[in-house]
Amino acid sequence: MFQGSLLDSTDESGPRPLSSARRTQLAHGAWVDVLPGWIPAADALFERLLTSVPWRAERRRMYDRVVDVPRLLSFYDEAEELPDPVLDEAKAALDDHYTDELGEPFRTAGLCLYRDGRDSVAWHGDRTGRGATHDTMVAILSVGTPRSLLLRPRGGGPTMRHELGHGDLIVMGGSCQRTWEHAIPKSTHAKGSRISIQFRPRGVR
Ligand SMILES: O=C(O)CCC(=O)C(=O)O
Ligand SMILES: [Fe+2]
Repeated sequence: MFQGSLLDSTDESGPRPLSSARRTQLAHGAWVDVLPGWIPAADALFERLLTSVPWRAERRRMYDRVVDVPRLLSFYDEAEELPDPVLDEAKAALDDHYTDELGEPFRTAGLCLYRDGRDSVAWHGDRTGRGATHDTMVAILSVGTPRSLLLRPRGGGPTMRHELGHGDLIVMGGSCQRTWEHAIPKSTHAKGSRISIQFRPRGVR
């Protein structure tokens, strides 16, 4: 179980302005925006999501076997109500800041629960739908125990690492889903759980 952090803000005034996000241009037309501590009271949000979201285990075919997906999932399609008002605020703030550049609003929210350091996601790009052929954005809010998000160019090259937790935001943009891959590797250090909320435009998965 995740231990609440004393550093957590008690300020309920909503997400910090996205104008303070820091953009890093990557090779091949990709970029990432990072804003640590974007959401105040992130530990409280973590606790609410942990109990209110209908977390599901999934199994997927891997070659000739069916294996457990090493994390729990819950997907909110565009017509579905998000599980917490703070996520509505977060989505509204993202739309405010990014719609001009993205050309459309964020529509869906995918939630992942990494129960402990043994849960993970393997190298991939979010390449279902438009992400395979066009520039797009995937905005990820992280709460709970920090975990590393790794990014590497699809064609090979050095891996970048971002530690994400406690209300941090990372936005992958430009060609990132088709020219780069990302992963959350297993961790022997992470003792608690992490929840990530991925906001995506329509058709991107
Ligand atoms: O948990 C994360 O931050 C990443 C999850 C992810 O890459 C995905 O669900 O496509
Ligand atoms: Fe992904």
